[in-house]
Amino acid sequence: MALAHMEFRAFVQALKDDGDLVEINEECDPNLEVSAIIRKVVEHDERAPLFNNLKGQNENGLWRILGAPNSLRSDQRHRYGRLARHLNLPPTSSMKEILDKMVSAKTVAPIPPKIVETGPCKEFCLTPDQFDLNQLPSPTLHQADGGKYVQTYGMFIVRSPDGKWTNWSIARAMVHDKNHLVGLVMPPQHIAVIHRMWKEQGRDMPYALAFGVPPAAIMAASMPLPDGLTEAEYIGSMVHSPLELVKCETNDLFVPSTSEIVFEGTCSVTETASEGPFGEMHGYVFRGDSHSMPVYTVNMITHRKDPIMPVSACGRLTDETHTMIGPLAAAEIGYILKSNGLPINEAFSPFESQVTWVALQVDTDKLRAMKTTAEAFCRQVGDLIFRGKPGSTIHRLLLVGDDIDVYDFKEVIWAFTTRCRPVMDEYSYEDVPGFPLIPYMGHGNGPANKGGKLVCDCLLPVEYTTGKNWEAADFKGSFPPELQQKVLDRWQSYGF
Ligand SMILES: CC1=C(C(=O)O)[C@@H]2CC(C)(C)c3c(C)c(C)cc4c3N2[C@@]12C(=O)NC(=O)N=C2N4C[C@H](O)[C@H](O)[C@H](O)COP(=O)(O)O
Ligand SMILES: [K+]
Repeated sequence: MALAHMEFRAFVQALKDDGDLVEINEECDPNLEVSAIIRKVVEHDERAPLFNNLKGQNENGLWRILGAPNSLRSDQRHRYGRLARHLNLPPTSSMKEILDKMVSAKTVAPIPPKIVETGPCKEFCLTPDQFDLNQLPSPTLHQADGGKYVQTYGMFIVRSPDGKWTNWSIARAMVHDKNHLVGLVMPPQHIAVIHRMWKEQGRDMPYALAFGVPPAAIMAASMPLPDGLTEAEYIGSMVHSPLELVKCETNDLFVPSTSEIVFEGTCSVTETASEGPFGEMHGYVFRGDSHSMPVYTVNMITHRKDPIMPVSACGRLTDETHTMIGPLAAAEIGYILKSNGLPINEAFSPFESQVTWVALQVDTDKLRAMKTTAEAFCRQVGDLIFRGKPGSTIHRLLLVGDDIDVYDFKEVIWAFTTRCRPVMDEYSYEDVPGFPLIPYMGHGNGPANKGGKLVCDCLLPVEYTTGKNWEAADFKGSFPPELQQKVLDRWQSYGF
């Protein structure tokens, strides 16, 4: 069996070997019961549930469901273990190690994928007369959802009409009828950019939707990598070996050969249908919140025997939309700032901000050498990020000093609440694209798609000029190191 980061089924086995899987063999109902269990799992960082027996499963086992594929573990030493297993990293890896791995391929030559003749994803091929998406165990994830969201952790594969750019990304989609989906195709996402290219040519966009892809691939699919970059090559260089792809039956796109399930078809550039509402990444389902979105025709389903459909029952903390969307955007944002010569050490999106913030740790020695002002520096950061696509889901950038660990929210919120004077130390952006899914945007007082962003300067003025002039009033900051060591050594004998 392949390594966990290169084959989904090996990944599920790795979770089992880690004691991070609960196999549920009693029959469960994909209508809400499955999602209710997954929600309880992700709200308590419980082990991932593998549903082996679903109402509506067909005679070839199409399909089982793995819930919470990339959520958190309750054991703090392995908190990001599921993410680490996606990347062939030790389960004790920190978020920094995980995000550093995701940007590690930026400066190495891409490794193109290897095309193979066939693979496990071809074990069964179903034409539209042989399946009904409403009869198969397509899950209803929240009672107020507008449909059965069968697509929450699969990977859309679409290619520019000139064939030069193949984009892999996650975007949700729900069942429209027996062999049609309707999905969120939202600018500035690359799936919307490429969909527009086909629309301008008046041609429907071929797509593939691969479920249960190599875990390293789904991580890159969830990351705002640069326009024009083909994820397959990026992942190849990230894992130091070519991904194996196989050609679709009904179009010229290629899918990972070990995918659990593949939907193939065309996405209409003219026909739309009602999409949503959906329990989204910020934790809300707004009744009646549906929009006209493109219709996908499913011309074929291919799959492995007893295939596993990964499902992200997203909403409130903590699920894949928080462990992936925010942190992966932060990784890209940090990389952009560093490659533009700005003194940024680390970037992370705190879960507690519902991944609407990115905290940036500033190297304040380098900052002082810039002889800049707070306003100039904050504008430089804001202009670079809020006017580009990777920052599209982020509404607050917090600049903090080297003494703050951006991966620890207690540190971030201490700096924000004590060093950033409201209004005076905040630099607003009303003329940039906004993220309509955040409730204060799409259901708020101002324009849904514009503005509402801030750069929050959590650096005190001295950090720009002469450096920190305070000591933290805490164990580490206010006592000589030898006294700290003495107290630690004698802690038991004191009687604690
Ligand atoms: C915003 C999204 C979702 C929502 O909140 O409903 C929805 C929920 C699910 C499917 C669970 C979900 C999961 C589990 C993960 C991990 C990521 C997303 C989503 N879904 C949405 C969606 O429906 N539409 C969307 O535009 N982007 C989404 N992303 C984020 C994108 O994948 C990310 O921005 C990539 O960078 C995009 O790739 P590029 O274009 O940059 O190449
Ligand atoms: K992507």
